[in-house]
Amino acid sequence: MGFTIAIDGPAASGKGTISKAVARHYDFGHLDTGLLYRAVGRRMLDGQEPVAAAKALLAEDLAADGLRIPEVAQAASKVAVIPEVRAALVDFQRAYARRAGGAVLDGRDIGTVICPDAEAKLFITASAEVRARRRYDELCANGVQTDYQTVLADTRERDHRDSSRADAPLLAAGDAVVLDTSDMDIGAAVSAAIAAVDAAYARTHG
Ligand SMILES: Nc1ncnc2c1ncn2[C@@H]1O[C@H](COP(=O)(O)OP(=O)(O)OP(=O)(O)O)[C@@H](O)[C@H]1O
Ligand SMILES: Nc1ccn([C@@H]2O[C@H](COP(=O)(O)O)[C@@H](O)[C@H]2O)c(=O)n1
Repeated sequence: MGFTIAIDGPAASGKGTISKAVARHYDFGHLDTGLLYRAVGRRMLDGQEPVAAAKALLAEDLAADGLRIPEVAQAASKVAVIPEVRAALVDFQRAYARRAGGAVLDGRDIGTVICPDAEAKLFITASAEVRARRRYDELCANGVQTDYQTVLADTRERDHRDSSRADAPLLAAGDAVVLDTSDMDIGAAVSAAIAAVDAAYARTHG
């Protein structure tokens, strides 16, 4: 039987970093569901209609180059507001969650909408300033020309759009463990996440 770990949180909270480490720890598969929306956002920037792009999305599109740039992140959060885009992406995510051997999915609505019955749920957060600083450092390390205030404004804009949309807004599930990593380094955040999953496993498997 599979075991599903749902990890949600706002932009640059560290949920992707934590999800990869947690999946490695348990030898589970990992799906970064933000890539689905980024791939659709990329296609919208290239002139395609977002609902048609979402319906035509293939697994290999998630490996496309250029999905991590700020323009695509903003486009992703714009297409993510459209209910028909979200609906077109549900089956792929749920099928992945049910894969044999266990799965970690990270996103915005995994614990609330995609996998409400996930055995373990985490909500990773940090202050907008800390998240923007981490993302700014990451972009600089990758050679992207930007400044901290622009990254902070982008982070807040995406937070607002993701939290205020009517369909599947960014929200901690009522039964999620909330981890505020503002004052944690990556090692401490990953350890806290694994401890929370171990506790959930002990609860569900006696
Ligand atoms: N606890 C932490 N301390 C310091 N840096 C961190 C921490 N967690 C993550 N980071 C760094 O912050 C940046 C953003 O992390 P990550 O990509 O995991 O966030 P995310 O929530 O998946 O972002 P997005 O939603 O935009 O995809 C990365 O450069 C990562 O190395
Ligand atoms: N389950 C999800 C995952 C992502 N989104 C939207 O996509 C944008 C990009 O996601 P990242 O995790 O790569 O930052 C994000 O801002 C959301 O608008 C979503 O709606 N649901």
